[in-house]
Amino acid sequence: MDDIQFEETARVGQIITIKAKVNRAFSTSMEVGIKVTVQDTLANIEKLVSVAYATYVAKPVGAGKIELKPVKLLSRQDHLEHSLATERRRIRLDYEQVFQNLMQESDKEDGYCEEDAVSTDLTHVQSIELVLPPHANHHENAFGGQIMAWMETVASISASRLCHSYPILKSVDMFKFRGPSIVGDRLVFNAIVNNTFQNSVEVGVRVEAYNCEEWIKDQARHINSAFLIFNAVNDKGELLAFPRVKPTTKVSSHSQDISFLECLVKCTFTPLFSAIFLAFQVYLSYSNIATLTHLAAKPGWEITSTLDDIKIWTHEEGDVLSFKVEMQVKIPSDLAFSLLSDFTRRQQWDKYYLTCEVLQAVNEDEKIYYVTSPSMTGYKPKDFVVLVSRRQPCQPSEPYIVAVKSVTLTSMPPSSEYCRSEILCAGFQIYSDSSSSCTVCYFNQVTLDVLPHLAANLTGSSKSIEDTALACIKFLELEGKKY
Ligand SMILES: CCCC(=O)SCCNC(=O)CCNC(=O)[C@H](O)C(C)(C)COP(=O)(O)OP(=O)(O)OC[C@H]1O[C@@H](n2cnc3c(N)ncnc32)[C@H](O)[C@@H]1OP(=O)(O)O
Repeated sequence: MDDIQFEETARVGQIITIKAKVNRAFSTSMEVGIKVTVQDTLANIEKLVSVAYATYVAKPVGAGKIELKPVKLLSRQDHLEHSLATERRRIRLDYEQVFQNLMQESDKEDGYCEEDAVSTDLTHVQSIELVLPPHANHHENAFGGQIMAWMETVASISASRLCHSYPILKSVDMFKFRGPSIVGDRLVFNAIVNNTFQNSVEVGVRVEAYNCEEWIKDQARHINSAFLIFNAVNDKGELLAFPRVKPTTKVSSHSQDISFLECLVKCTFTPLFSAIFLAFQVYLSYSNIATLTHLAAKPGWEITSTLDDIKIWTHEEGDVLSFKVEMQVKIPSDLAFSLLSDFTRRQQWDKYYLTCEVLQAVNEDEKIYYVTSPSMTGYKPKDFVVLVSRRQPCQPSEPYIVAVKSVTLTSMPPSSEYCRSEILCAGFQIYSDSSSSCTVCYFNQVTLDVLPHLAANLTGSSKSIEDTALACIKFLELEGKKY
């Protein structure tokens, strides 16, 4: 399961609607999108409870794997979810690495704790459940939802030891079904508070399974773990504050193996900036790619100008104007991708890029650049700090993507020399047309402050967009001749 946020409480007497759809089949795994809404029939209001994504793996009875067929995409929304599913899968797989790093790091250091903080010792709760036939599916595997429900119960008892009230589940993070459990297994649930924040508490839960033989030998199978975040409210519905806590080191468990619980405890106490930074980066690059994909898929693009090899489209929504420049280029798509995603070469064709240098190469596909640009208004020149995320397609029908958005770096604050500007969403989608030609679509989304300048371009009084597009095609085709 991806992290689940609960936006609304569903109460007795209300009607719940659950919509689920396979967004994308990969090889043996598939992403299922789930949307839960709640309807109050008396007030005739429908509210969103949660949007969640689950990954299912197709497993035959017995050994082996099942190769899945691709899903058929019928609507615009299907196409959008299909392309974003790849990006979300990237995050999931990266998450695994982040979590492992977190666990290793938490072994190294003991965290800082306040003197008057409450010991987490008193929040340790253990419960044991026996998996019976009603808890399992037709393969005798315990239902994932049943395990989640048991985890929530034990975690909420753990949280209630601190808030002396009924905690409300706000989110479930880093939830993974690591291995199966079957009818007859004993499941041992260990929960403990990891840390408290202003109005929330994080509880770590670990689940271990034992069959009869494993129980006698005390050989646990670690099947699940997750972090559950709770709020608590008073009679008036106001959020309650939680006391500060200090980590415990004396946790007993059936299996004697307390290392994971200790890790859970230390995780939120240790300053693991590298792991947290990594998770943040992953989300930042997801939002970069997702924003461009959403922009490209919007309905209502209107064509404003057509040349032989260049078409310009615009899209207006409130204060935001977006434009798309479609260019036919006679070089292979992979080469166009490689040339356009290297922003240090952009000055070679874009006169609005005076200088461009790499500030940070996060990895091969994520780079942060510092860009300077001439003044448009006769005032100061402009500068930008941008994250450029690039992706290769998974299938030939999908585009190469280069997404650009502004980010803030403390090492590169605004200066008096330049006017710091922001790129909301920009970038390229590059489609292969043949082995020697491609269509390059450039997108840019701008707000009111740059609108007058662009409007002038778009009404045709200036040809600067076409000129830049022509320069881009010329640059790509000249470079293409060198290969
Ligand atoms: C109808 C009721 C359904 C239920 O409630 S079932 C009960 C709850 N679930 C369970 O008990 C499942 C417990 N887990 C397992 O048995 C195994 O972990 C499971 C799911 C079979 C996977 O086995 P593994 O050997 O780990 O498989 P694998 O490493 O080869 O990966 C298989 C595919 O999964 C993908 N995967 C692995 N970790 C992932 C992650 N964190 N997020 C998203 N996808 C992930 C992996 O990339 C692979 O996908 P693909 O084959 O490339 O499509």
